[in-house]
Amino acid sequence: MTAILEVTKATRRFGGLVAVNDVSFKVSSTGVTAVIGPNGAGKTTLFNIISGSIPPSEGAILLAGEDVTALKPEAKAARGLVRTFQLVKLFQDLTATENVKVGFHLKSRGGLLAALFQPAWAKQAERDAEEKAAALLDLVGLSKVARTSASVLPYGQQRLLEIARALAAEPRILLLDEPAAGLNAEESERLAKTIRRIAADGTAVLLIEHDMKLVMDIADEVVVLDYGRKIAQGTPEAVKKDPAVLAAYLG
Ligand SMILES: Nc1ncnc2c1ncn2[C@@H]1O[C@H](COP(=O)(O)OP(=O)(O)OP(=O)(O)O)[C@@H](O)[C@H]1O
Repeated sequence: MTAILEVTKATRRFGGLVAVNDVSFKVSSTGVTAVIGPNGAGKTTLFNIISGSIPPSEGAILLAGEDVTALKPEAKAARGLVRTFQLVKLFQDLTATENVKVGFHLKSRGGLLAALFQPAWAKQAERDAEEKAAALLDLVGLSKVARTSASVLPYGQQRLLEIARALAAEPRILLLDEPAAGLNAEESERLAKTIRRIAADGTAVLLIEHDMKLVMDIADEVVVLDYGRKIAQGTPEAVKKDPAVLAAYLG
């Protein structure tokens, strides 16, 4: 397996509490990997360490073999590790399309000056961005609301829009923080299809999720945390039968 991401002996302490305790695992550059675990198991802390919002007390994060442990989220995003948040962070006054285009503009050449003076190449870039945004909105099932302001979209659609915007930055690995939280059954179904499609298109996906059904449906590999430690890793089928996992969820 080629690993896009490697977590090596990651530990994070908060005072006397060890929220993440000596956790190591690799994330394949293809497919969907899920991190699960009971409340307080350390999933969010682990995600924050991986994305760079907080540093680990010990251990390392390797992205495509490069040590990125000390990098801030923006620097990690520039190297291809992009995350979404449990609380949506969209530009509420912009339309769905404009929100996705913000994702491209973070990467595109010229920035604000080009946008103001519109040289020929900037106009072409704008047309390309419009087309790519349309394709990404189609992928997450939001074509119909492309011109709608983010603020009036129902919560589930805002979450899907956030994924489209994250994809606009062309990540090598996409981190999704509880993507199904707050979604209705139909939106969850759409989300599952979207995540499978993203992975099939060649972007590795790493997610934390409470919704077991979703995890079992879409994950190729599952990492299980309990009290900060990794207690199991494997296919959904293997993990479901693992005595340590059953004990953690029942106990
Ligand atoms: N900033 C912090 N300061 C102190 N303790 C913290 C901090 N962040 C998390 N913790 C503690 O670390 C442990 C792991 O929390 P974390 O949020 O990572 O777990 P989780 O698996 O994401 O839980 P949940 O499923 O409830 O979101 C918990 O005991 C939590 O109270």
